[in-house]
Amino acid sequence: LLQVLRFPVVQLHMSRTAMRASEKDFENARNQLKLLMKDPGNEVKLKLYALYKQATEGPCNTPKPSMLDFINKAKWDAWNALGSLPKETARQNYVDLVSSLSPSSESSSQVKPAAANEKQPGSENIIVTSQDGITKIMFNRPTKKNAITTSMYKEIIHALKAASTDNSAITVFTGNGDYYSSGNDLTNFTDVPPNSIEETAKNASILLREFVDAFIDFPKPLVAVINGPAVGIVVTLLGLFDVVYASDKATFHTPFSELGQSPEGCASYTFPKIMGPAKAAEMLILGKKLTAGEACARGLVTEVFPESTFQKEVWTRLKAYAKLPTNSLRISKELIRSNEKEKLHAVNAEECTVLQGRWLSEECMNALMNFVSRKSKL
Ligand SMILES: CCCC/C=C/CC(=O)SCCNC(=O)CCNC(=O)[C@H](O)C(C)(C)COP(=O)(O)OP(=O)(O)OC[C@H]1O[C@@H](n2cnc3c(N)ncnc32)[C@H](O)[C@@H]1OP(=O)(O)O
Repeated sequence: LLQVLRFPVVQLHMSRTAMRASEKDFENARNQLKLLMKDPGNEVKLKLYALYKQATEGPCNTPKPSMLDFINKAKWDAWNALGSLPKETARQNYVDLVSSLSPSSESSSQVKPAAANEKQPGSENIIVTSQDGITKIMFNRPTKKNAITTSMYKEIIHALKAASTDNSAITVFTGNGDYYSSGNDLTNFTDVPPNSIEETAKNASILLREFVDAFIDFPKPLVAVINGPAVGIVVTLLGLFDVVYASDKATFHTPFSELGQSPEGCASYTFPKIMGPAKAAEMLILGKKLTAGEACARGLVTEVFPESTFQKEVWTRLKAYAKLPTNSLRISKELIRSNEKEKLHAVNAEECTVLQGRWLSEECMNALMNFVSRKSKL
């Protein structure tokens, strides 16, 4: 979607035979568009696309793309919405729309270059280090707010398996940059070929189940150092952590309904236990975003620290805790958690099955499409 909606609309090839009286205006409008400095937003870009198609080809005449073909579906919807609008009217509307976007002060300016690709070649999205008795697993994709890709889920499963038998006493999750993590990378589901949708949902469900199982079964104290906002799965998983330290700039958000999805990470079971059903429903059903203080008051967070001293205080403490006898730490955790394990695995399996269905739903597909088109840039 980002590429197709990229601006200026050089991809919109014009059928010259379709132009008549206002050919010059139409041509000028196209050129004017290329000189715009400001992104008019996706809504306008789709309108321009639709008017262009209508003006040059007439009413929408192509088959409706599949729900998961986000780019073409958005474009088709926009064009189809113009119904039987005459070509001349569409051409005039196109010219008017471009003119409304182009204050004269902008017309001679340079075209703004497209945003640079921020992906750093060879960079690691999960960084695992082991020092002072602590294995640290850090989300390291700060330009994407540490959103978790399919390969990151696999890397984390692998890192947890390795940490469960290494020499460290405790294992800590944290994020690099301003976010702890924005949760599942929503583009994991957006470039799926239409004939692989069901298989992709099934594979994602299997991966999610294995991922959450790795947390349920993790034998050592698991600590979250929440350096900033946390969204989605990284929040639900906190019910499986033993200790959660948060900066006072952290927030906790599970916008599942907004996304047409449902809770995972065993939160449908752990959250009502931790904070009571009414407070859990407010987060998991209604998507209320909590401050660190609120999350602490609800028992999801162990302690909140001022941002200015957060890293220093937390790591000093953790280094001291990591010197405690490792077997004792492990056995105490086992005592606290073992009675729940079977139940947690069952809850995980059920949540993954339900989510697999949600990912195939129109509500979810529309939400993903909205996210991708909202984030589209010139
Ligand atoms: C297979 C297992 C599946 C398990 C399922 C889990 C469910 C969940 O985790 S649900 C939660 C999903 N996450 C979200 O809904 C968050 C979506 N992101 C946002 O709402 C916003 O990006 C933000 C509030 C986190 C940050 O907003 P802000 O305005 O400060 O920054 P942006 O310009 O939006 O973001 C910078 C950059 O990062 C990209 N990005 C951020 N979050 C995600 C994400 N979750 N997935 C993919 N990409 C994300 C964003 O698109 C920007 O990229 P560009 O600079 O290239 O536009």
